[in-house]
Amino acid sequence: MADFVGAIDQGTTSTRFMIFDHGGNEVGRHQLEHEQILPQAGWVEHNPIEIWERTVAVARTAMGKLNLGATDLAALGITNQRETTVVWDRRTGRPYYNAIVWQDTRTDRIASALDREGKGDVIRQKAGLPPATYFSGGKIQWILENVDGVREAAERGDAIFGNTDSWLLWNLTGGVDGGRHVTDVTNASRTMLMNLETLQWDDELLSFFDIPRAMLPEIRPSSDPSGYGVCRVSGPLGGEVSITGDLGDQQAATVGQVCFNVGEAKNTYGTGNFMLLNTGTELVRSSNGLLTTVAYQLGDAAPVYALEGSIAVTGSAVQWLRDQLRIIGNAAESESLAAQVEDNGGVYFVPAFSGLFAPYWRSDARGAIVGLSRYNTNAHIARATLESICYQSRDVVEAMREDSGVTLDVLKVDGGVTANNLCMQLQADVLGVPVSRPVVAETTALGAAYAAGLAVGFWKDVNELRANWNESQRWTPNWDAEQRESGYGRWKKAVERTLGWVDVG
Ligand SMILES: Nc1ncnc2c1ncn2[C@@H]1O[C@H](COP(=O)(O)OP(=O)(O)O)[C@@H](O)[C@H]1O
Ligand SMILES: O=P(O)(O)OC[C@H](O)CO
Repeated sequence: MADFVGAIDQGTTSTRFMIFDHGGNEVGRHQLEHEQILPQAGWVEHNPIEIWERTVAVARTAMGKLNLGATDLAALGITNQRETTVVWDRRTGRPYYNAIVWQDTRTDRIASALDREGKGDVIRQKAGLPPATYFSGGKIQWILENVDGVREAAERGDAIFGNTDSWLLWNLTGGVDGGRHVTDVTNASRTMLMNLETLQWDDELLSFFDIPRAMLPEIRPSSDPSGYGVCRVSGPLGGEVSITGDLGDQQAATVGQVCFNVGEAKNTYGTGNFMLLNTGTELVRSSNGLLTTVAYQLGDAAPVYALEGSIAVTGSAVQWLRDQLRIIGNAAESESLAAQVEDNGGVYFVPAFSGLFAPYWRSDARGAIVGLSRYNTNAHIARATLESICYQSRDVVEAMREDSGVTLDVLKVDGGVTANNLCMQLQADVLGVPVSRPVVAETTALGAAYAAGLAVGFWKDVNELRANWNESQRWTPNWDAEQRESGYGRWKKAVERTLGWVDVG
């Protein structure tokens, strides 16, 4: 029996290939960034060919470093940035347009028209999502309407759609030479096109965006013994490996953090923040600005759902301090700069660069720094930036409590920002709940490996996975209730100042 499971993690800024052993320990990895293409304000694109080439390169390099071959891998899992939309020609393998990334806001008019035309509530009910630029449906519609020849090709079944999981799966399994056009339920649940109850594409939802059904991939469980196909001999692993796991990256992190019980939650701090709360096999619909999404589906078992709070800008606000304000030289310096002051000095920063996602869903919001006085310094701005990550997460936790009645006794965290001790301490202070980070911080890739390995019996069941989870660090709250609530009250006031700033028609 092979000793390892491989995982491709195709993220917003980079693509990784990671190799895990039976204990869930990382034994190898390689990672490459890809270009962020910003053609105009609010537009964010990636080159799908570059992503495919980097995927091949990271897999080959990671395997090569350990001198491993295809027979050393029991299975391959894939996880991906969600919603990001690729439309390509199945006859040539060429994309018709760059991938339109989840952060891209060019479809704001498409999204705002949905509510005006009375379609918004149908989408909320069937897909569990509020109409927003974030999801794939509007992005597909934009390509169909704006790129010459795509609509006709789509009607014929030649132009096909996928998130980056489908794009890579099609290429890995043969491309023009019989590549499989597939996705999983978690990715499909981010399109505004899948019915959460039937787990199938929904004709009424497709009609809202005028999307031909022939464009769409087959939807499969996240962990699938019959598989997504076989990574070809000529592919990046130099031999055949079954691909048996596929899930969106935040759902993968939920699996990697072993949140298998109802009421367990994780919060991932990367470019944005994504908190998912396992709500079990029953659909919980949000009245407080959260998304209802599929957390995972393991083989034939019933799907497990989650409530999700998606926050567009968290770690990327730290990048903004570095690249635009230039008050820090690297992300880690946000901690030392913020630690120069004892508190935020009255400053609150709402980084609504792409409007506000959960729980507000206001595309007319824009960023604001408020409460400034002459006393304030760069250090207060850095501290307010870290606090903004924590307060946005508190907004989501409050919404989750109201929707589900669940009060967290601990918050499991992961992602790049969790390297910032001060930020994690502030998170515990702002929430009044301990924050806990596991030893294996790469929970996204690990979750994809778990989904793939469960399907082939590399891991017996989820209990075996639970035993692999170990805490590396815990932060406990220091603020008293008065400090916590007065700070949160001012944050809410700051958020109000950002709303309605731009006209989105
Ligand atoms: N020490 C740190 N303090 C604050 N933010 C950090 C730190 N290290 C990394 N980051 C932020 O984390 C993000 C990268 O995290 P990662 O989990 O790799 O994100 P993604 O998967 O979204 O690309 C970046 O936005 C970066 O600014
Ligand atoms: O690639 P990440 O880690 O920034 O995650 C992006 C999310 O999947 C967007 O929904």
